[in-house]
Amino acid sequence: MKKKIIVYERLEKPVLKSLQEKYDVKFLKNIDTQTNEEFMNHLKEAEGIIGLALEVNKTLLDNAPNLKIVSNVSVGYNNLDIEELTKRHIMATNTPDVLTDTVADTVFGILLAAARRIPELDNLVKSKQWVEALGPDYYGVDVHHKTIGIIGMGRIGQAIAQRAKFGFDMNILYHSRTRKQDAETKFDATYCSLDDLLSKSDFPVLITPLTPETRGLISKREFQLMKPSAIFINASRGKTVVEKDLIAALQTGEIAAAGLDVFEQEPVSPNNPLLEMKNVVTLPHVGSSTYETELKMSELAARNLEAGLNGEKPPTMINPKVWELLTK
Ligand SMILES: NC(=O)C1=CN([C@@H]2O[C@H](COP(=O)(O)OP(=O)(O)OC[C@H]3O[C@@H](n4cnc5c(N)ncnc54)[C@H](OP(=O)(O)O)[C@@H]3O)[C@@H](O)[C@H]2O)C=CC1
Ligand SMILES: O=CC(=O)O
Repeated sequence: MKKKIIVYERLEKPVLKSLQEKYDVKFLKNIDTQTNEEFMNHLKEAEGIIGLALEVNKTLLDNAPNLKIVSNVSVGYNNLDIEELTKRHIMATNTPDVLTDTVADTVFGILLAAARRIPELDNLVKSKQWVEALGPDYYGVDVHHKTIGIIGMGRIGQAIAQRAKFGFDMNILYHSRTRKQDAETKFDATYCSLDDLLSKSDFPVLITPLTPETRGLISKREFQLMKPSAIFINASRGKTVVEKDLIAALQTGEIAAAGLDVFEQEPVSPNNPLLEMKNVVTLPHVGSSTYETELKMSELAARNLEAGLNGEKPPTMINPKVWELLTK
């Protein structure tokens, strides 16, 4: 009998097809996982779950007695209760590295778009309001030679630093839990306290994971530390920022602009004041969303899933302790 798996929200078609040939697959999308009966029924028998942003908590796990592995199609895993999974000897995996360069490209995309007011000016041209040469009211600010402050100098943070240094000859400040000597040498980057970084950066860029320590990391006090000319970029998770404080900072001119790929609530509420602001560039959480990269993420997630189901060590485990416990 084929093993039962749940595919949740997203998996690229060729990868889904290949899993469907080998497993009994239930593909579910846009459902309420608390109440959906089909989901609950499959959960009882599923040995694996693969997908995007499924909230895997104690309640879900209580209803999944046969589960061996949860394979996230993302590098961030704030949707998983890792402690609870580990306690139950269930493997958890994510998709690091394959998306790093694509996300760094996106960060530079929104940073440039906000600095040079690209969406606002695009809208002006397309709405046929370009009737004379534009003056200072429409000027942007330079990116090259300015100071970028990278909060979270991990894989993606370092790919951002690479672009900042070698593409735009920027001055690089960074903040992480630990110092990164390699990055300091390679990118001429300077380690700073968070407060120092915020007060000195033209472009503070947030790219940490969402954890209990980083939840609400940037709030009123942190916006007050930023320069009035600062353009704040967030591509981490919406909840690393207190969004009402970001809105207030933009409304009062405490900071100049923002570029956001992530929001406290996703999809973003139509009433969110950020959507009305010309100086805010928004994207619908698409940091890694290119054809090439989404395919690589799906393939890696499937390799993880299949390894786990076949009693092999998945290539990118979040909780390798489970593997030690299973093979002891
Ligand atoms: N918008 C999008 O579409 C995407 C968003 N992301 C987000 O980006 C995050 C980072 O991914 P990736 O670079 O691969 O992850 P890494 O684990 O490689 O890097 C994370 C970095 O954040 C730092 N960090 C963690 N906690 C803190 C803290 N409390 N204070 C300061 N720094 C901290 C880490 O520091 P240290 O090294 O010292 O531990 C590390 O440098 C993901 O977790 C996800 O949330 C990722 C992909 C796409
Ligand atoms: O947000 C996306 C991820 O991979 O994490």
